[in-house]
Amino acid sequence: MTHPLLEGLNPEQLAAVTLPPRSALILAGAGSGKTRVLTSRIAWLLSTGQVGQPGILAVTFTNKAAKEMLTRIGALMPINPRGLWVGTFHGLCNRMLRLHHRDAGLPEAFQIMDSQDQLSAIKRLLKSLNLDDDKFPPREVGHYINGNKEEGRRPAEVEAWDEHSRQLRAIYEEYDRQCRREGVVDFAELLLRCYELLRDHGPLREHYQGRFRHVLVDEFQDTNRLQYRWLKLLAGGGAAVFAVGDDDQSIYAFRGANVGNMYDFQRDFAVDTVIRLEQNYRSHGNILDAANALIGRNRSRLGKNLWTAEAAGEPIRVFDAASDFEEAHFLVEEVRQLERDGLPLGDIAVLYRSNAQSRVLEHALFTAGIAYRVYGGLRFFERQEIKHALAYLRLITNSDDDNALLRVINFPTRGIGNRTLETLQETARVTGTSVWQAACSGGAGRSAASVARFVQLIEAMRATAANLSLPDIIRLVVEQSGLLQHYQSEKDGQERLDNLDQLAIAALTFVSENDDDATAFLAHASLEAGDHQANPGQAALQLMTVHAAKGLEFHTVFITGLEEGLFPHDNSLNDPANLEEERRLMYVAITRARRRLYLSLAQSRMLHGQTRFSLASRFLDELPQDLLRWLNRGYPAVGAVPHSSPSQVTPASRRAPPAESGLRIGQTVEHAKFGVGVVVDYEGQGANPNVQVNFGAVGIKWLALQYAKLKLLD
Ligand SMILES: Nc1ncnc2c1ncn2[C@@H]1O[C@H](COP(=O)(O)OP(=O)(O)OP(=O)(O)O)[C@@H](O)[C@H]1O
Ligand SMILES: [Mg+2]
Repeated sequence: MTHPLLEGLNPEQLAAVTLPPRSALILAGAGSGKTRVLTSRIAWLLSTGQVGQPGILAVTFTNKAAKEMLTRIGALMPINPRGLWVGTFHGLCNRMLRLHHRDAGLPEAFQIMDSQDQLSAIKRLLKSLNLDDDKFPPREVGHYINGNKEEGRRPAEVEAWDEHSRQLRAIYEEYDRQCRREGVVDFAELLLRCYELLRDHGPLREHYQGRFRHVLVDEFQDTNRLQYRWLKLLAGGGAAVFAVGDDDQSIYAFRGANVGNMYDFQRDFAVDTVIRLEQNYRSHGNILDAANALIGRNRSRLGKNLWTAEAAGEPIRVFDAASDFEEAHFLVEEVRQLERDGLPLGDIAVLYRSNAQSRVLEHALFTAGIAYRVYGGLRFFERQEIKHALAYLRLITNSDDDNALLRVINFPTRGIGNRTLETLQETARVTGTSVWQAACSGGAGRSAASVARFVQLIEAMRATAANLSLPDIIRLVVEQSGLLQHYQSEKDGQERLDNLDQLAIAALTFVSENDDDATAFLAHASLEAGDHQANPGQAALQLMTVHAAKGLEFHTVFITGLEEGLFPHDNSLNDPANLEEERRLMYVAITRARRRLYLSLAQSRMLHGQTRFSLASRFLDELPQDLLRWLNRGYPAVGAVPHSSPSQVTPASRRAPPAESGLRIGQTVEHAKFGVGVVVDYEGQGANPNVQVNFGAVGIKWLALQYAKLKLLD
């Protein structure tokens, strides 16, 4: 009898899940069940007693994926979610560094800087070094620092060959010093520090090597050099590494991810088992055919086949809009229609290549009253009011955090001017202390009294906070810092106050699931991928970049902005390697869809303050044209009064409706809500056919025949 955990797996999946404990690579295309196999393997290893919960370490791509994995394992067997090491590289490194902060040379309450914090820390540093922003653009300095860290290089190991690169190296060195002084780490540092911790502390390394017998890694194609070296150290005691990945979905080369790790892995871990999964369980045939045809144009591939037992399904719908506003309008109309057809909003995703595209879409959705949630955009914890409140919380836990101090020392305004702040920073620099310590030692010129009051305020909050639970500390901070009063008096402050309430609720949830510990909560806030965006449980349309959609799946997917220069991105147009990465990105986007896929483009678009006019993306040409249905090429825009007769609107490729429905193209019908219209197209077979009806001024709609209850009028 098969074990219930193994039911429904195909033979290759089964082989992968039940492999003997040695390292293996599962190399397979999108939707072939890699993540499912990885999750099942954990459950299998645990339930057959091959390893206990402490012996497992699993790396996922996002916090959301980690949570889902724990839920899925939890559904299969009782687990202690805190006992299992399942998380992102950053999350796991954070966990290890908290446990061994002393060995890692970090203060107990070390704080994590997100990319915004890092950028302001760099700006501050450049200013204190009197360096010109033009010569050293802060963003580029950030890339330089992160790039080096991701290659495992400390300043001393960085090569410099001319004046400029020597200066950059010096900035990196100074930046490191500043971070150490303030007790903060950036994202790249989390990894590098954890790697060094294991590398330099033999007994600790041996402890973890002995403990983690099974290391499982999802989305292995996107690990960077340093992550790979970290894995190698951790698994160095003979752990079985189970890596699953898809070279066709490698989309982080620009951040140092390295498909070469797949080859190195096979060599370094003497991998003799490579399992390929070829059946796709996610998408209907047309979607998969489109994805396969597209990725087939890339040259550098390991190569694999993907097939599905599912039906061909619907054609891929393409909408060619005159402007980004029309594109957004189209989106709103379609989403409303899908909702009316009974599709939950949460099962629809809207994808875009770059974050800047979301503004127009969000505006249209907001105006239309459609609930939506943005992943990976401005995340909840990155909003101004939230960052302010957290900065106070940071100061209470670690007053040497200069970023936090400078953010709120004069917010709400306390009459502490720039001149004073500069003096304080200068004192701190000269004496090698934090700005907080400079502030405590007084002597800050004209605003000395205000600075002293600020110091007292923080001290007083710290004293009170010592006896409070985390959610209460947050309420205390919001009230006593003056943020509450400030936003109450601000015209548009209500939304910010609501968000601050949400912060207390987020803290409450955090405490119930984890520890009542401010430092842990702050780390969570820095690493969190914005799960608090909309009210949990509330159904919402999912908006995200294609990068953020990796590993996810939705019934319906809209890929927007299919224009040359946007997707594929400008900076890939003259570089074949980058163009291949863009194509992989498009492959990822297409393969998120289970049943229905929309592609849209806008001939003109406002981006970064400029109107740009673009040609259709080459990716549209690269898809098999017989799989596409152009919804409006040469036809009136959605919502406009149709000038054309139904036969003109009907694409040549239509099929005839089944006779039993009594419908035919050109048939006049009546719908309870939309009124009278003419059937212009038809698609789908079996139980759920759809008809397209032109309702004149109301627009052209696709309706599920089953639900539409159309009355035949002629
Ligand atoms: N043997 C199976 N029978 C039925 N459904 C399956 C089977 N294997 C996987 N699935 C389903 O197929 C879908 C895709 O699986 P999964 O997300 O694990 O694929 P993946 O290879 O990780 O995809 P991606 O490359 O996008 O990360 C999921 O809904 C999963 O539940
Ligand atoms: Mg997956």
